[in-house]
Amino acid sequence: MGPHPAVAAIRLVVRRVLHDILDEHTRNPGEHSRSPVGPAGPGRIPEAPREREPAPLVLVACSGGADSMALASALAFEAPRLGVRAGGVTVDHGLQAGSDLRAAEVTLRLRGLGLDPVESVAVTVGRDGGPEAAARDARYVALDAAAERHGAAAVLLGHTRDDQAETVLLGLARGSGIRSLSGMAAVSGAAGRYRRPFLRLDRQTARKACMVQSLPVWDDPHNTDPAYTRSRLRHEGLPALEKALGKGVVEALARTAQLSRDDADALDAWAGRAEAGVRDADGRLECAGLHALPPAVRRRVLRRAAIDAGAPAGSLFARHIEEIDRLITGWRGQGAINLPGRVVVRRQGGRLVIRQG
Ligand SMILES: Nc1ncnc2c1ncn2[C@@H]1O[C@H](COP(=O)(O)OP(=O)(O)OP(=O)(O)O)[C@@H](O)[C@H]1O
Repeated sequence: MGPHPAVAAIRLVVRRVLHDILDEHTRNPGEHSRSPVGPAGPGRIPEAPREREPAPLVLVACSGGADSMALASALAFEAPRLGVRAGGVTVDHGLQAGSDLRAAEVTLRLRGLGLDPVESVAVTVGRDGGPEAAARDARYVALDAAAERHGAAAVLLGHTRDDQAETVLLGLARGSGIRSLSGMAAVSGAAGRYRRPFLRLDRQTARKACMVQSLPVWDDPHNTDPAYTRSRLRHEGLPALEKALGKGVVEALARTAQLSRDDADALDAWAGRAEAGVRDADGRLECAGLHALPPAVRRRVLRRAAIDAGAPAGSLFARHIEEIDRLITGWRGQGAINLPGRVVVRRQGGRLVIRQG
């Protein structure tokens, strides 16, 4: 008898991602399989010949919740069959009493699945951008460092189709364009480090896979705490939408993410080409050329130029770009515009001067 359909489904998507990672590893053997970070210098051992390349290591980022436990179990099952090493990392955000004990328990469970290396990393969560964003930032810094330390080819994350739908709705509510509607990418991070094999899988399948394999899971109290936006969306917003619009709404939102991502990528590429055409010899942007561009392309050119000048991407909002845009489309001799990161934009002689100052 084969595995339960939920278990078969999670293994299949993980197998596919591992195949991708292996393919990339074979094509660029040095890139992902460097040895764990150690002392560099003259005594450094030269790169091993291709046939002695160690098997790539794939880590799972595991909170102990159902999604990432299901992911860990599928990784532990599939990796040895494909000649991949599999390990796990859990991050202790230190936000609840006893979080260190929970992290220790997660590491035991991961080891119990046969993963090695397994590590628990404690982080200090700052305050920037609200508690959810601060915890996420700290987590990714820790995961990046763990991946470097272990020389991992990839880190798997357990985001599901339901998480994707929530992300799209959050982007829609911010009103900031199709890039934020495109949700989370299946592959992201430096050199495509982060992989999200469950993005097309529903949360129920992950839960079911844990249940039938008798995997104990930890339910993060934050996930049900109405103080958190995502939790309200998960428990009130999406069910209300499903009631009003029908059961397919989660799938439709996830599809919106994929379509938006393709559109946003195409517009970004267009903006890259357009930018070269509107820069003068001194690198300033010509207003007439900008005016002739479609607004979606022009706004992207302006955003890139502001970021290139030193404005932090995370603090640059649609209203900032609209204000710069008015120097082009609504020019009445207005003064300079101040952007985050002490970047100043002014129009001079039919050109935009964007600089830090
Ligand atoms: N404390 C943590 N340590 C390691 N990885 C984490 C941690 N928290 C989240 N992750 C990773 O990020 C993914 C998304 O987490 P998030 O909390 O947004 O969603 P979730 O649906 O609650 O996931 P899960 O059921 O796995 O906790 C997780 O599946 C996991 O891969």
